[in-house]
Amino acid sequence: MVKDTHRFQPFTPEPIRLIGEKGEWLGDFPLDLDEDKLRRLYRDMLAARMLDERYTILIRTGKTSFIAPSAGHEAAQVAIAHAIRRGFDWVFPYYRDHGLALALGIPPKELFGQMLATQADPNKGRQMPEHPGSKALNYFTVASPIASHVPPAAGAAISMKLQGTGQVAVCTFGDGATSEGDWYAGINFAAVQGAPAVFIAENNFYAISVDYRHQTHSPTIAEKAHAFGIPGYLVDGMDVLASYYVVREAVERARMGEGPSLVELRVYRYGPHSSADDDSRYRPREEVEAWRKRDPLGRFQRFLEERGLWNLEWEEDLKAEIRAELERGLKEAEEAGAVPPEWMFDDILAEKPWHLKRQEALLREEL
Ligand SMILES: Cc1ncc(C[n+]2csc(CCOP(=O)(O)OP(=O)(O)O)c2C)c(N)n1
Ligand SMILES: [Mg+2]
Repeated sequence: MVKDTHRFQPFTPEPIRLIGEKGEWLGDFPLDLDEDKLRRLYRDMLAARMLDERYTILIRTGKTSFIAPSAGHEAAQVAIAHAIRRGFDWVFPYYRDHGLALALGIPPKELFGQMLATQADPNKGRQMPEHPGSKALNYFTVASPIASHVPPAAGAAISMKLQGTGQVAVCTFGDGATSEGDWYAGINFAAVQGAPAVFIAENNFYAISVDYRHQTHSPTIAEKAHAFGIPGYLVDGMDVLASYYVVREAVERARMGEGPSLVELRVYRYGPHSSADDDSRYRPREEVEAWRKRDPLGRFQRFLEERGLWNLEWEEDLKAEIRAELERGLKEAEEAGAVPPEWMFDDILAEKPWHLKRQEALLREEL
């Protein structure tokens, strides 16, 4: 019998899929997730989509200054959150991961607090929007420079190995990140050290306006794993179960001491790169519409419906429940009040150096 940590072959020519377009199960092993877990995956994907829509309203109403839409990435992001041990393993995310952050359990109050720079943000409003972090959930604060969080993820994983903690470091990034020097340096070192890390590309085929074939000559991201001597998995990232099972397997193999893996989750972003982008200038509408037809929520909904686990009434109840949770979180974040500007000088060094003290004094004169 194939052990459940070695179910999948690396380097497949086609993406690994477990749910067909009509919602049928394509796996050659029995589905071992109970009804609650399946429903939870759907709920978290719906919540991710609704959080994304709420962020769009925040930018359109002038309440925040930057968003990076994640619609289209829900299956991949929710699957990652479910495939790890929450609050025990570490996540080194990137800016588009708010669906992952929410599914992992970062409270909406904290996420909105971060977007609005209010005192509800545990990081004291000192990062640009879409850059949350959570000490409680081992969610490393998002770093803007592309791929700069890959070496720290490798370092954390090496330390986990040396200390024998049994933890795993999971690091996510986009396709564009895989052409950065930091990306190669980080994964190479994790591989050499046999560190418990899983590197996951959310490949949406664009790095802002640069399409995939203009930023790498490699036909897939998964095969870049060959160069590091680690397995690389090509997966349909619009398929929540394929993403979940492959990532979970990679995480558990890392935990057992079998070293890192690279996972390519093929997704698509329906929206622009960010609120500062007009995607109609570099990609045809028909392409976006074609991907929307493969929507991860629609496909999983059909899967659940076939099993009697989804109906319209449940969907409406879920939406009302999620909407209320998000609105409550937003209200709490707003009521926490704006972050005092002088907080920017806190927690930098154990002892505040003279030049920061001087800048702080100058700022106080202005307030
Ligand atoms: C080192 C560096 N170069 C350039 C940028 C500007 N930049 C921000 S996001 C981005 C595109 C990244 O694309 P990808 O890795 O595919 O992730 P996606 O946004 O598509 O999810 C770029 C070039 C940056 N933040 N850091
Ligand atoms: Mg991309």
